[in-house]
Amino acid sequence: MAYPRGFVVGGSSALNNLVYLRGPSDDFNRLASVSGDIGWSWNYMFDYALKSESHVAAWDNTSTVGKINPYVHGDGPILTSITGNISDIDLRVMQTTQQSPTKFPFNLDLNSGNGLGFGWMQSTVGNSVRSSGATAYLTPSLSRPNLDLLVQTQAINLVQANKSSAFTGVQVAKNASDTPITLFANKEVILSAGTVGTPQLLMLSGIGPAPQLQKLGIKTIVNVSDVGQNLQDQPIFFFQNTVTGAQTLSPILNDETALGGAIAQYAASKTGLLASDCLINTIGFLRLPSSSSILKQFGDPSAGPGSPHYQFSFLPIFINNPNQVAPTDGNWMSVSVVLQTPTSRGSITLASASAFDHPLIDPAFLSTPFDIATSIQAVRSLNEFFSTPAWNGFIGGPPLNGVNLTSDSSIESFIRAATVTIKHPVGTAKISKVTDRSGVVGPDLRVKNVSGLRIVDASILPFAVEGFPQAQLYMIAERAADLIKGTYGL
Ligand SMILES: Cc1cc2nc3c(=O)[nH]c(=O)nc-3n(C[C@H](O)[C@H](O)[C@H](O)COP(=O)(O)OP(=O)(O)OC[C@H]3O[C@@H](n4cnc5c(N)ncnc54)[C@H](O)[C@@H]3O)c2cc1C
Repeated sequence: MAYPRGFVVGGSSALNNLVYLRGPSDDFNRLASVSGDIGWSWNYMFDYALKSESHVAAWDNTSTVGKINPYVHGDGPILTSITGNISDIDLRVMQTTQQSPTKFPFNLDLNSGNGLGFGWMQSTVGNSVRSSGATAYLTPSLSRPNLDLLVQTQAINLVQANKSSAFTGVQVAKNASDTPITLFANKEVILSAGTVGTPQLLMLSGIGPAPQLQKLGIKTIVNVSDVGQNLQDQPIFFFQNTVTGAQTLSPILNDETALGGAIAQYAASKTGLLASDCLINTIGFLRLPSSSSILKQFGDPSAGPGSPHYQFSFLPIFINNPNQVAPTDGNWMSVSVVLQTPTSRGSITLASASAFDHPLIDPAFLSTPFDIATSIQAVRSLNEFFSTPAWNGFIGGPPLNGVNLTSDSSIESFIRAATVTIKHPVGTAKISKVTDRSGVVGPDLRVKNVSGLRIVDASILPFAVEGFPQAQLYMIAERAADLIKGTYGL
């Protein structure tokens, strides 16, 4: 299974799918409770949402009235907007919320802390271009005298300034045959290599589970068994249907001239199809009912009663599952089904003692009965969604890829064959209370039992995000900046 990350300035924010979704307030409140620090709760973190993001108009000034709540958006450098390319599919999603409001409620702004229901997608697009960690934060700061950016350079090891002291040294090299150089920090090193890269670098540096390090001949300096463990990612699979009586984007993608026209228009005037998100414009987050036998049998892994267990998003093209080939003609739509609260736990382990070898990534997808039962229930719920009158006569061909919905086992077989990663891994250097022996970082994100080292990236999150990760990570990074300034009285 491919497991992409952004190997580029700005990391994965420079190539992700642009979805900006903070997730429910429950998610932050759980982070506060797990870390024993109320500063991570929604009421405190909301200020960092306002500080990190501004909602701006789409390229065509499409009205945002009834599509977002302006009071939950701030004046930060990450720019977000809704789409200027509304499709028939989006309108039918909205009609469904009117026709079946109890089961499929409308949510004016999924970034308000209320994370349930169906709403308009907000994308990290401003002034018709992608807004990322690179464009919003790093590039504008490059003129600072105290900032250097080394591109095409890899951190290969974290080192102590001298034996038994702080980990304030970083060895870097351009490739495996390059002679490494060591850089030293005056105050501390901040590690932001992501859920895959951060535990890899910690382990290469002797901070990790001793038995694993020993096997590769790496000297254990600090034995932390949780490094690389607790990997959580959300499985995703797609259903595709032909659409009758409406245009989707499939014909444009399959027609070089039409696509070339859209590209030329964007290049000339930053307008048109490519000037805002055109793939995911509407999305919905749903919970299992409280009477669900799944919750009774396996317990509730969600962050709280306002948090979703699964998610649907709607795309006006054919997105293929593994071993499927996208057709070259016809009008298509796809719906993704995502398990938001996986209880499966995977790991990142070292494949070798070299920073230039990828580590072994095992998301352990669908390895618990809860994950399978909830994914099956999500498919049944999607079938109900498409049974509302809004979809009458719109979808052609067999619904839901002809999966036999009467049998759990046939739905499960389909899911197992179709599942891939949504690319939201978290948890491999998880946060915990100061007093907890488990976990990797404390509530101030400093690595436990190590001095001079702090982690600020998705690896610290103890649970899969119940929205989409990037919005939370900008908020976490803003608070981390305040914690760092606080540490040094700045
Ligand atoms: C294809 C894709 C689509 C996605 N879509 C969405 C979306 O629509 N919405 C959303 O919210 N989230 C999305 N995500 C997830 C989101 O982008 C990530 O959760 C987020 O970027 C993680 O941030 P991070 O800082 O933890 O890690 P990253 O963004 O992955 O950044 C880590 C950085 O560290 C660098 N690095 C790693 N190891 C080393 C080393 N040893 N030395 C030097 N540098 C190193 C990497 O090259 C990278 O630049 C998507 C991710 C992908 C890959």
